[in-house]
Amino acid sequence: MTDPRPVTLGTPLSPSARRVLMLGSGELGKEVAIELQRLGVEVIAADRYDNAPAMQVAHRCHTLNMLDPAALRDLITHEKPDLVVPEIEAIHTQTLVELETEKGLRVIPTARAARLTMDREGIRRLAAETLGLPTSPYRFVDTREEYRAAVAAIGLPCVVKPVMSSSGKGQSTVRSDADIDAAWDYAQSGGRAGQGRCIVEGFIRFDYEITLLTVRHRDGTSYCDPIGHLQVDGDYRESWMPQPMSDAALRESQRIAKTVTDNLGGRGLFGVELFVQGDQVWFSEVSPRPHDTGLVTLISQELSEFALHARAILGLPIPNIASLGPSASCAVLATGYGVPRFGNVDGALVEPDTALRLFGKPKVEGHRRIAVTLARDINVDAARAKARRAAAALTVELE
Ligand SMILES: Nc1ncnc2c1ncn2[C@@H]1O[C@H](COP(=O)(O)OP(=O)(O)OP(=O)(O)O)[C@@H](O)[C@H]1O
Ligand SMILES: NCC(=O)N[C@@H]1O[C@H](COP(=O)([O-])[O-])[C@@H](O)[C@H]1O
Ligand SMILES: [Mg+2]
Repeated sequence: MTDPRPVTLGTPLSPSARRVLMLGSGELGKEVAIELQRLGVEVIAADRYDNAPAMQVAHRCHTLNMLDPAALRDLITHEKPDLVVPEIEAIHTQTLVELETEKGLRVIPTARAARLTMDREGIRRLAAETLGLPTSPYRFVDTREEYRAAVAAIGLPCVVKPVMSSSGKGQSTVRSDADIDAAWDYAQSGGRAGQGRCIVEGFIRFDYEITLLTVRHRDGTSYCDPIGHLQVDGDYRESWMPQPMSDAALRESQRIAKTVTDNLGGRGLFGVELFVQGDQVWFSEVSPRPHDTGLVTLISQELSEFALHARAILGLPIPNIASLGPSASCAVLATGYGVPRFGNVDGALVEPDTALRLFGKPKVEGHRRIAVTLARDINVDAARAKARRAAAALTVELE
């Protein structure tokens, strides 16, 4: 992967600008945009709603339905970006595949990777059936009848998810016969692209789960320390690093991450999600972009996952990834309706080695992650406790 060509970067808003179009402008894209801004890249942010977090730190922005092929094609044709950086799954990725072939559009990491990972079926079949990686047992279903047959075949407990969803939307664990129908109804209403196909997965009784941030850059593949995390209803609540692991489990995790990211190809940072029990490791899924559990790297590393992504996609070197010590993050969620207002922000930052990010999401309608607290300490347990204290100190009102 060594690229001998020197990298030149121009000046934003001038003919020499290096222009990056972010497809998706949430909290993760906001941090990527900031890292790109620091390198003088011209940043164009797009999402389905106005004033999304990354739009607030971009040179300009566009609001559109990125699942609409004509709207997406128009945007890319109009902006002519040097790089397209998908930030969410809900994009008409077939249009990216076509523009990559027709016009040489550069998609991060590749249009194929964006297409395969937007849909649980694409990435699961690639990992389990093509690459032979260990995964939970699974079946894809389109109707209630197929779903009931899949639950009977896989057995309880099992996990049901729409093929197109993220952050646990539409996901539930079926523990007893009484849960079976409700899980199907929720999957049909909770996915990001409306009703449709679901995956039914056997439940893995893992000791812990990790995200292994894996960067494909011009000089090869590098790994961050493993990130442990806690999920509630399929959504991340806390993450910490380094997660203690046996050498064998870490080696196997890196092998799985290398196999899947080599196949997806291109350059950029990936969040490889793995379940671990003893020395045994299962592949769960992969984001071809920074991961929410990787928000912890905003305090744990010299170069955060967002800085690593920016460097990798611009063809810049990543000679080392320096850790700053045991660290943790705690997500701040809001429930209700209205515009967030944060109180006692000072109280959340009184302890040493703490930080936070208030995402600037314009409103909450139901449940939404709106901020994260960050902490570093002498060990992971102390860092987690400190990040939780910071989150508990912060008050949120919706007005
Ligand atoms: N087969 C499984 N066995 C046990 N736990 C599971 C299984 N599938 C999912 N989970 C739990 O649910 C969490 C979320 O699942 P998954 O990552 O597939 O959902 P997601 O909606 O893609 O989330 P995100 O977008 O945040 O990555 C996992 O991190 C894990 O804690
Ligand atoms: N697990 C994926 C994830 O965390 N993605 C992050 O959440 C945003 C959507 O948030 P929203 O639903 O509040 O608009 C996305 O844009 C991305 O930054
Ligand atoms: Mg996940």
